[in-house]
Amino acid sequence: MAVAAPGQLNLDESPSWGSRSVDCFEKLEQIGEGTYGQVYMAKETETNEIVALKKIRMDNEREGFPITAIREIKILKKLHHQNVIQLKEIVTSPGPERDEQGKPIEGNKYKGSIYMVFEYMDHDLTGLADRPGMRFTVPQIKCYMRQLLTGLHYCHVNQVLHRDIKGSNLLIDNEGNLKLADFGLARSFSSDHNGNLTNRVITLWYRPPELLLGSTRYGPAVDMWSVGCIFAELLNGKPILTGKNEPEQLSKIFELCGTPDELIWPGVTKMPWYNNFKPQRPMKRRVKESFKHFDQHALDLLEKMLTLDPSQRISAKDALDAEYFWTDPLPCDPKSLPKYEASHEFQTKKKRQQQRQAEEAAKRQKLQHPPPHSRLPPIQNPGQPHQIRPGQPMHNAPPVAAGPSHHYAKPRGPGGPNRYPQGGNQGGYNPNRGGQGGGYGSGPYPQQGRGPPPYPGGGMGGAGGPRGGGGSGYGVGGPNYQQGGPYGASGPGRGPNYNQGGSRNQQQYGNWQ
Ligand SMILES: Nc1ncnc2c1ncn2[C@@H]1O[C@H](COP(=O)(O)OP(=O)(O)OP(=O)(O)O)[C@@H](O)[C@H]1O
Repeated sequence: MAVAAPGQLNLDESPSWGSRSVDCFEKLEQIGEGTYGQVYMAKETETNEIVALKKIRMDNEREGFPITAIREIKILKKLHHQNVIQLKEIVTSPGPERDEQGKPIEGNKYKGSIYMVFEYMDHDLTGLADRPGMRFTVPQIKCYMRQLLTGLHYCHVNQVLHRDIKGSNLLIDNEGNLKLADFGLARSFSSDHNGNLTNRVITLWYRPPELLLGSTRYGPAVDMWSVGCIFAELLNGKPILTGKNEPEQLSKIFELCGTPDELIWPGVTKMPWYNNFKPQRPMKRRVKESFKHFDQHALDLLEKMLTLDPSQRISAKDALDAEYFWTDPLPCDPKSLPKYEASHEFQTKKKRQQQRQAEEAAKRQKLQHPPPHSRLPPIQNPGQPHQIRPGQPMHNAPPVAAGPSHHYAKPRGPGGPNRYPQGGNQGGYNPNRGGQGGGYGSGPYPQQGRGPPPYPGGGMGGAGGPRGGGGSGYGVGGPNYQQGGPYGASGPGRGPNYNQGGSRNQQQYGNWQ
């Protein structure tokens, strides 16, 4: 489909939008619950295609069709990219079925509503990361980050700010593709940034300092701060800036990134809310110190993303050029990533809640029927030949219900276990730098000036690919690196080209602008 010029609607879409009924789909299960409506997995009855239906919540809308939905539809209609969720169509339901007296029938499958039909994605990043025992490998993190930045760069050159980058809005399918979703807060912007935009956007933990200081003139840098938070979260295993409210969020940012002054952020003292939130004492930047376990290239990139002054913060385009993506261990090919059972934040939260309820019920039961005093001899049940003592092996024990035998992590949260590699180089780091052999120039990614980011050669992924649990099994072959693989020849490689005019990205994205 043709891509509309920046700021324009794509008029090339199907004329039938909104003309089909939601009855063309069979609702399978709820997979999401957002501020603006529920999301269902559904099957198109005619084609059996699995899709996601996002119901547009109308109940609180005194003023008609919600503006967030209008924005989301308008923006998604003009964005067409492999790292941006595809809005396939809009469907409607005529309204509740009525009984003979004209009263709406309870439990009607779809009450009168409007649904957005999206391509279905198996996971969101938060849901995936929350899977018990989940550990992302370094090539996997690089692969997701690279796709996130590619999708975001596409949005930015098309003059769209996402304004709600967070894990649950990054959808991943079982082909390893990552796509930006939830454009409910997105906006078109003009490159002169003169707009008077709201600063009440972006989920608090991912919100940049300029918005917290009241800026209403901002640009793509706001999304890049959120990307920095996600990046650090992926490497760190848990969110890094977890304020409970806006002042606390800002003070957490200052504790990590230092207090801003006119020297490092010209104009900061003139920001609308600077005086309200002025730091009491100067603090030093501690990004390097706090994340010293990250590898050097990861840390360099993170520093550039978590730059306080938005005008100095790295862009998506330049981030894609960072050494991080071009040094071992290289980003893996999305297709080499393991396939996981579907996991969306909504479902993992629900499972955890059910687990908590079961634990509480068990606790209550224990209180009501306390076990006999430990000193008393155990009561022998009829038919139970021996009492099993701690440490004694349990023969004939029932199999442990559901789940693999490996270690299960506790639910996520501050203080919880890390779901991600501890050190940047952990797991499969291959010190052999090769001839940039891998890559997938013929794949869905646009070509870059110094060739696409190379992937480890044929040894990458495959049967022993990166599965959670320490990251062994990837970054395999020294020899494969050197051989170049199917893509090696197409890329000019780095070396001398790197600093010459015309960065990779100019070539890569030039045709979108
Ligand atoms: N195309 C899709 N495929 C699979 N799951 C999806 C899809 N779109 C959304 N979801 C799931 O539904 C959740 C909520 O979707 P979305 O963020 O679009 O709704 P929202 O109402 O805008 O939510 P929020 O309150 O987070 O802004 C997502 O986190 C994701 O788990």
